[in-house]
Amino acid sequence: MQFVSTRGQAPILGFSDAILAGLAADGGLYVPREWPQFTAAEIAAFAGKRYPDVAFAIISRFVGDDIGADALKSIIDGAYSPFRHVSVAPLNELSPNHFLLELFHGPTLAFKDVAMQFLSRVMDHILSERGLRATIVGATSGDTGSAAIEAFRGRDTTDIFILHPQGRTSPVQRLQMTTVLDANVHNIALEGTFDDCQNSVKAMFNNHQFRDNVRLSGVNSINWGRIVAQIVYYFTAAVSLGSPSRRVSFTVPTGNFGDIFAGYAAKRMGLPIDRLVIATNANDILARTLKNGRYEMAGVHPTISPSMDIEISSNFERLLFEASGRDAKAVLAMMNSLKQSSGFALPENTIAAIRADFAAATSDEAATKSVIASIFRENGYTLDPHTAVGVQVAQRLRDPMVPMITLATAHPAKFPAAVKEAMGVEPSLPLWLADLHQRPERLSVLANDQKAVEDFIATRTRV
Ligand SMILES: Cc1ncc(COP(=O)(O)O)c(C=O)c1O
Ligand SMILES: N[C@@H](CCOP(=O)(O)O)C(=O)O
Repeated sequence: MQFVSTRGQAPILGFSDAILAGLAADGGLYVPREWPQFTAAEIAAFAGKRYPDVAFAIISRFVGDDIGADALKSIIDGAYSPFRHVSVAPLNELSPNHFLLELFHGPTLAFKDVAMQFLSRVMDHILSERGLRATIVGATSGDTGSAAIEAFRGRDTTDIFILHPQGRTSPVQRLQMTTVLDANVHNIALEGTFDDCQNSVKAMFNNHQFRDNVRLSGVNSINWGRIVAQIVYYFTAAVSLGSPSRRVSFTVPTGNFGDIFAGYAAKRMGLPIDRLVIATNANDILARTLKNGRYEMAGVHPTISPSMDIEISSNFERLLFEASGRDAKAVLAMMNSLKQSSGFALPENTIAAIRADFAAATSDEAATKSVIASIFRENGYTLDPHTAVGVQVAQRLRDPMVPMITLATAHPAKFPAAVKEAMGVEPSLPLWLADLHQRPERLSVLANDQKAVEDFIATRTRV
């Protein structure tokens, strides 16, 4: 399997090189040259299989000959062994024909673990085979960082540097990152927003001298290795509700568009998905784009779902590439316009293609709190604020005749203050994290200054 850049000017790479590259050399994102196809019979055969076995069947189609079958199987088995639910990603019925796909049973209590536990092992395998070390960077609004740090801690092949926006994560999210004291882990609290952190990471990749000197690699969802692992749970969830004989829809609380893009990929691979619903918080740039056909930045506001306080939605570029008929020139023009004038208009055929697969709506702060309270009252179930955005939107947009699966992206205990304010009861952390607030922290506060960040990394990496 080969991978091409959404901007059309970077080398075409195999799976392992695309994973190590993270961002393409032309600033674009790697996507598979063609979508592997699964027949109805192959999809039906996933029923009753163990999660790691379905993951192997799907992921191996993208890996091709780059990694041997036995090694890949053991990477995948290792990735899902730390999950504390036997199904890895179980479904829970919230109301008739509306299901929650619980993705928070991994070590850091968010859906990021599903991909990050795979990515760290696959990178470690590729680097060890090549006798190399790499410097991993990541930008986080809270969950990617903790999942990445947990997955990469203590590994000999990598040093990891995670940038989070100072004071804009929940305290639990921050502590999950800053209390990991392994020598290869570095936390940077940047004086800025998540978008500043993400811009800084992308600028490091675009500084080719720095990128090559420190052998830079990324763990945000710009890395195809994240998306490929997230495709799997769309298949397992749909199959357990009767796919491929039955069409299902998904609602996905969305920020950087990685999670819902994985759903789109599943559809392109043959999974009969009726609708993919983008649920945004008050930072509603994606919902506005679907409505107006213009991607228009308007400033980020802090919300009770901080992991979705994002305006530069990285993976939307992958969708633009697909929806424009893989027109890399058009994508480049849109991305240049975003950089220069904070917005761009989508060509008619592109927005029409997007509207054929996706719907979108926003849940504001009051509506999100109200759905946390009502689901607790009526179902005795505690939603985290990101999942609540999804549930609120799904309740409004769903077709009662089509099963709707809302992605439950985080455990409520990651956001105790917001949940308590909404429903009056504070969710508790699981036992293995119960002493989190007593653990010592280590982090470095840096100004939003690209040179300072790059110097910090260059003087600490062991590459
Ligand atoms: C808990 C949670 N829900 C939803 C999202 C949004 O996911 P994505 O950025 O893939 O759209 C994030 C962050 O990415 C998150 O941490
Ligand atoms: N919400 C994310 C933001 C980064 O998203 P990613 O999926 O591109 O890594 C976070 O929790 O950090």
